[in-house]
Amino acid sequence: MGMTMAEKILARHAGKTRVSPGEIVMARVDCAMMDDILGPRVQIADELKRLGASIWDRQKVVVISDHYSPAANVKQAEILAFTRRWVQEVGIEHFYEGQGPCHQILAEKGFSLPGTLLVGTDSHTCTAGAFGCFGTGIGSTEMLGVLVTGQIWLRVPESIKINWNGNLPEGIMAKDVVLKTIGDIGHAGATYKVMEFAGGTIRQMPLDERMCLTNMAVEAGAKTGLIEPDDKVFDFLEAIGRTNYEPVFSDPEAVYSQILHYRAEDLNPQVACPHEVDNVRDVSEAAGLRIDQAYLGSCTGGRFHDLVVAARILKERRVAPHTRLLVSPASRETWLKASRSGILDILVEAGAIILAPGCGACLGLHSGILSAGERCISATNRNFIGRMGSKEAEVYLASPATVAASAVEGRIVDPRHYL
Ligand SMILES: CC(C)[C@H](C(=O)O)[C@@H](O)C(=O)O
Ligand code: SF4
Repeated sequence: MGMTMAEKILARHAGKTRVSPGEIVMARVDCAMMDDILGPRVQIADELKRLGASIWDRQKVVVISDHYSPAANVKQAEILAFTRRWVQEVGIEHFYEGQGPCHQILAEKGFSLPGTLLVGTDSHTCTAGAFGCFGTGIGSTEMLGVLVTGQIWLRVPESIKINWNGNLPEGIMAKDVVLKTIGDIGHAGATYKVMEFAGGTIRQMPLDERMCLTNMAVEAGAKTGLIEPDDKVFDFLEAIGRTNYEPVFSDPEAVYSQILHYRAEDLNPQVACPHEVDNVRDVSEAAGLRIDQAYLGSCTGGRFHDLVVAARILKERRVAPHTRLLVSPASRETWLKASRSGILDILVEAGAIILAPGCGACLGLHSGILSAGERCISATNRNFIGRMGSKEAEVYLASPATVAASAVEGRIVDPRHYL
């Protein structure tokens, strides 16, 4: 009987020839990422000291300050300062601050490698699956165990195969694909499973778009999201000098707990309405709702491709007078690319407010905070009550195309009218 790519990665890291769903394994970790919010400052530093324990392999540890950076208050500043001191003290070389959300940095710096096991103190570590890397979010206590032993126990998850075939119509993006899928299976539909995205539609997507799919796997409860790597992945990694990996692919006869089939041509723009990610409708059902703020940013919807699509819609147009459009490039690299290509100028000329790369507005930490009664359409991945500020505000999740078009109109609209 064949194995899925998730099973193959876990078998390899458990030193076994094969594993089966439900089996508990001790797996060797290739990369351990800590962010500022759940990393060293959450007892990890103190416990390592109390245990007199050292880190198993400092080259395999990455620390990324992104949730609190740049600091918006003294408490955040103290956490950033603590994290900076800690990485210095213990000699962690792979440290990034102020460069953007951790999952984008892990991808850009080549830590999300095909066939490897990456764990991170953030639930969206599954983003790495776009590169064929088994990435999963873990808690601070589990991270302490990984830092000391270099291993983690995992129960081998079942896999759901999600086939998308056909050409995405103009104005329809990966965010619409993943919202449709989550709307169908529900926010717990993939609990402790793997969402393996496959099919021609996925193959046609650039890496920026594939990362949106795997990033949101956790919003359906998934342990991780995975896409088989191909030349787009291999070429990207070669270009950044990363060749030391061994990709894995699912066997044709691998066993899935569920297999879903979708046709791209049938897909309309999707919107996740308050206050659940699986409260998904065709944009036509939310069209006309006034919006006060539109947000392009985060590890879900702030990448270069997202900004390019938004700029195509905003070129020679203006954001509606009563609406604020905030744009946070997903990384310093994204910012530079968008700046050098003129994309950023188009967005600014349309009326966009450009924010620093980081988690910022995505979870209402220090920018773009909503007041009571306000409505935001956002390219991010969560719309829970209070997610972006007031508990009386509403967040609608949509693709960068829908966000940009809605910013022009000042109300939720179908982006296809603008392309
Ligand atoms: C704050 C952090 C623990 C959280 C996560 O792990 O996902 C955050 O990044 C989020 O997007 O809600
Ligand atoms: S989802 Fe938002 S808060 Fe969480 S890591 Fe991504 S950008 Fe940061």
